[in-house]
Amino acid sequence: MYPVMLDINKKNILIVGGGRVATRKVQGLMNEGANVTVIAPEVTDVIKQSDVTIVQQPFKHQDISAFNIVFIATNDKAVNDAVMERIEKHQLVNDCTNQQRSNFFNMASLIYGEMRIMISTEGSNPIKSKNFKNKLKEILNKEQIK
Ligand SMILES: C[C@@]1(CC(=O)O)c2cc3[nH]c(cc4nc(cc5[nH]c(cc(n2)[C@H]1CCC(=O)O)[C@@](C)(CC(=O)O)[C@@H]5CCC(=O)O)C(CC(=O)O)=C4CCC(=O)O)c(CCC(=O)O)c3CC(=O)O
Ligand SMILES: NC(=O)C1=CN([C@@H]2O[C@H](COP(=O)(O)OP(=O)(O)OC[C@H]3O[C@@H](n4cnc5c(N)ncnc54)[C@H](O)[C@@H]3O)[C@@H](O)[C@H]2O)C=CC1
Repeated sequence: MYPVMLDINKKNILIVGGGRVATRKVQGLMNEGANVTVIAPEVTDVIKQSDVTIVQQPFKHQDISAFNIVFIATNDKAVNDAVMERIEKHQLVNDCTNQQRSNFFNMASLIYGEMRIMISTEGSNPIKSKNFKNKLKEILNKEQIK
């Protein structure tokens, strides 16, 4: 795994699924200038109120080649498989239900002054990343490292 920061301004991003995980992804993508599309028969209120294009229907083998980044986040394995089948080699894909077939992961991240600190377990233990981030926040707030 190769760590980078991505400029997603004007990038086309697809999220298939509209539940809890999709909501977290939408929240993480907001205010970065990306064109975000959500395809799902049901989406949460937070997604409805977000600046995203909602295609309120089940995923149906659409052409998704125009998307730079695809998040697969439904609770139906057959649907997740169908989306994965359509992924082309040049696309970045995160299957929230299957690390093995994701070619990138999100990281826990915190801003400290001019620094952004990113924490990853390379997909193996997201809860550990989140807890580590929260501990680090406490330490940094106490220590005031410049
Ligand atoms: C592989 C990865 C794929 C990916 O990139 O999505 C992934 C996978 C999984 N997450 C699971 C659970 C939860 N993840 C969170 C939250 C976050 N998860 C994130 C990243 C990643 N999660 C990637 C690897 C990161 C790494 O390498 O460390 C963060 C950092 C960033 C983000 O998601 O944007 C964000 C932290 C936000 C913060 O910093 O605060 C919460 C919510 C919470 O705790 O509040 C829950 C529990 C509640 C819930 O169910 O939602 C489970 C089920 C585990 C189980 O049931 O045991 C799996 C699947 C599995 O492990 O198999
Ligand atoms: N990567 C991560 O951070 C995590 C991943 N997961 C896994 O992610 C999956 C989704 O979890 P949640 O968001 O909590 O589920 P959820 O039940 O909140 O949402 C599922 C969403 O999938 C949509 N969906 C169902 N069929 C669809 C179709 N044919 N086309 C498009 N969308 C469809 C539903 O409308 C709903 O919006 C689960 O399999 C879960 O095990 C769970 C927790 C964390």
